[in-house]
Amino acid sequence: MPEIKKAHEAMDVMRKTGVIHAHLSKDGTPEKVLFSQLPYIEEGNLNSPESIARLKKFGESARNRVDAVVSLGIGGSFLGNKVLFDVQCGSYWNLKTKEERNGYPKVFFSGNNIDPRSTKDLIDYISHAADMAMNHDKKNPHKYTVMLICISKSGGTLDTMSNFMVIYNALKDNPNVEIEIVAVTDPNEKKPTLLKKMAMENNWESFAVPDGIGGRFTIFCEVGLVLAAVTGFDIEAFLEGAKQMDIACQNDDIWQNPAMLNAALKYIAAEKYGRDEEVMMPYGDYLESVSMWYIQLLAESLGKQFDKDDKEVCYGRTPIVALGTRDMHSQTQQHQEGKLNKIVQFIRINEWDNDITIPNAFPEAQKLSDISGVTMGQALEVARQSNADALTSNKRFNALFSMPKLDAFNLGQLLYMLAMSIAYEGELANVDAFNQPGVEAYKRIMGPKLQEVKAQNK
Ligand SMILES: O=P(O)(O)OC[C@H]1O[C@](O)(CO)[C@@H](O)[C@@H]1O
Repeated sequence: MPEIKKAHEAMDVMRKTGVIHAHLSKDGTPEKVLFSQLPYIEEGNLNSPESIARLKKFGESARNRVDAVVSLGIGGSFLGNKVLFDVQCGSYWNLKTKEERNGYPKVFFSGNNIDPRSTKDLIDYISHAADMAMNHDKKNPHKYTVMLICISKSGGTLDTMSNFMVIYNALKDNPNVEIEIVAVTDPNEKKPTLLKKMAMENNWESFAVPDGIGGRFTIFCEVGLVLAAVTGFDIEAFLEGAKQMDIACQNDDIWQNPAMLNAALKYIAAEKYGRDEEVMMPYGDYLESVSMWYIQLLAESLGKQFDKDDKEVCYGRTPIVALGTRDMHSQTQQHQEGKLNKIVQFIRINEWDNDITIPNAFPEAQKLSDISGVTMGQALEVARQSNADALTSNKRFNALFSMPKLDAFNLGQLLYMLAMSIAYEGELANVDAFNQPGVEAYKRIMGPKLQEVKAQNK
């Protein structure tokens, strides 16, 4: 297909020069697209040996010193970090002892909504933990050190900054709390973002969301890697996985290039078969956040009203989060028999660490006896395969991404492949996959509205 060849050439140009035809930044000026550089830890690159060494040092300095990290951000400044946290730490991290956490801090997320109840709950939790640390820890009474990692590329996003101010204000005069602030934002010091300016004025440690890296690609830069560092996640293995995938994606044979194949199939499914919804259904609890991360990647990249020639196309697919096996008992009915407009994608872990055999705990109960004697990983895969077979038998498009193991390397491979596939599809559909003009519409309404409410409050 000549279109695929052309898209592949465009990816080659992007890799070598950062240029994506017709891509403009928010202010209408040409802007480079540099995410494909991030997997390469090299001198002079966005991720360099020095920057990785600094991140590791930063992570080590938090270890056995910082009690809790609050990661504040939204969109690309949150979703990738949640993926890394889930894969590295799992659901029970904050319930573990410091020793079980290897000395790394507890981690909380905030700023991804403007919800007074959950923000207050977090403040109450930290205040209580600080009181316990100072007044009830007989062996080691200490101030509770809280690191607020404030992440915003633009440096002023309402959701992030409002929570930042509320939490900071609530904790700053607490005698039991020691606050440290880390800013992750556009590093330009000449035209600083609000957050960068505050970081410079207050001497806060800061990390970069570099130019040319859109929010939804920031998991591979310091946005994701700062959180990786404070949880002991293997940064190098993660980037190595992404790098190996990038190398595979340089192949011009579609059967050897996973991103090209994935993009071509999805483009055909959309254009020829009217598949305009995309279900991402990982099998495994700690991968649900991959599906949530993917929502932004797909929606902001391909959901475009106009193509690069200003023709109205209204392109894109609506992303849907699903989790196997949970949503087999809720969504699958719709996937199996509803509108013929979906692509269902599965993610499977081939080999689980510490897989558990389902025991024959009640031998007298025949039905339970029948499901015993296999591992949970095996049962999970039987469920997934059965779902896929049923969908296929009813002309329902479905695909499978297999991860050999749930680890940093394989996660890097998977996420990078999805990012690169989106870039390919942008070229196939002739839409700019690297802007998000549609999010400005509500922002233009929201700013003045907030000021109106403020005026009424006076
Ligand atoms: O990092 P920032 O600038 O706070 O933006 C957060 C998110 O908001 C968006 O700009 C959409 O409103 C996303 O593209 C971005 O990831």
